[in-house]
Amino acid sequence: MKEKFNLDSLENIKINKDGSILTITMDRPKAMNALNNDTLTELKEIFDYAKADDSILGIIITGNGKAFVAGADISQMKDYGSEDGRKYANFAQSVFNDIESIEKPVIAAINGYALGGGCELSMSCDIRIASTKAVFGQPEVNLGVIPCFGGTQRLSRLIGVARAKELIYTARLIKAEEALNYGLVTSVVEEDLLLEEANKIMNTILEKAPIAIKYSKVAINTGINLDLKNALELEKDLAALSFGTEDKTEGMNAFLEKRSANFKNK
Ligand SMILES: C/C=C/C(=O)SCCNC(=O)CCNC(=O)[C@H](O)C(C)(C)COP(=O)(O)OP(=O)(O)OC[C@H]1O[C@@H](n2cnc3c(N)ncnc32)[C@H](O)[C@@H]1OP(=O)(O)O
Repeated sequence: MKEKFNLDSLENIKINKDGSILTITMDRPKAMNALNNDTLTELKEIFDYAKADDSILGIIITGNGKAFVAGADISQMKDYGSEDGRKYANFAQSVFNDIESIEKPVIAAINGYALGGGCELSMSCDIRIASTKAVFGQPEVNLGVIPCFGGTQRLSRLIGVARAKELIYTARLIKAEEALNYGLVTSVVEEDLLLEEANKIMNTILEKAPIAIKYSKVAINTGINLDLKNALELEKDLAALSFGTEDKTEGMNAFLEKRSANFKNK
């Protein structure tokens, strides 16, 4: 497994920073961008970097070639026993938890196959948009294992238990339009417009008050795992914090003065 990370020596992922948006391209096309340990390590280190760099305000993840990510790396897992499987799941879950909890918006721009760990990677992002070529599924039972990079939990929460069970038990793959119908993705666009659309959505988000976006993310992601009473308490606490920001004063003054707000992230 990779011990060290250097932005200049990524082997399986490409990154590109354009203004305040970091685009991460999964780039291991000979293996359909499958997530071996090295690729997961690179992804973890990129998110550590994105978390620490205040100039990065939004992140887009996409894939090179026919796949977004075709899942965990089957050739690497084939010799794994129970404890190795647990370790692999633990590592992947921790990377995906980091992606889910980063206090910046993350958009998955799904260009092609998003299977197994690839579908799970997309589900750790805030927003999923798909190209017409995208294909989704959790086919792990074909291989004698269960979705374990968060799939049994995040898929059920996103599309409901009934549909999640049908997809996971049958290993059925669905195309972009069905994923849209299920609410797994929020829009479907032609392949050549995918990144443009992802950037357009991200730029719209980045025009808003950044602290309000951050607290909205925390409220939604944390609240969904709480009972309603405690989730509403959390919402109140985060609302109180947002009312205390300079950007709240600016946003409301701008509305009343009929001008655009100039948010300062304060
Ligand atoms: C805990 C477990 C979690 C999981 O995520 S389990 C994995 C879940 N995912 C899958 O089961 C999908 C596996 N892949 C496929 O079914 C197919 O691929 C596709 C439908 C995505 C594409 O099919 P096609 O266009 O015919 O391409 P190709 O020849 O199958 O793949 C090209 C090369 O990519 C390798 N590859 C594809 N997916 C994986 C993978 N998940 N892990 C390791 N390698 C993979 C293949 O073996 C092959 O390689 P070569 O050219 O050397 O024969």
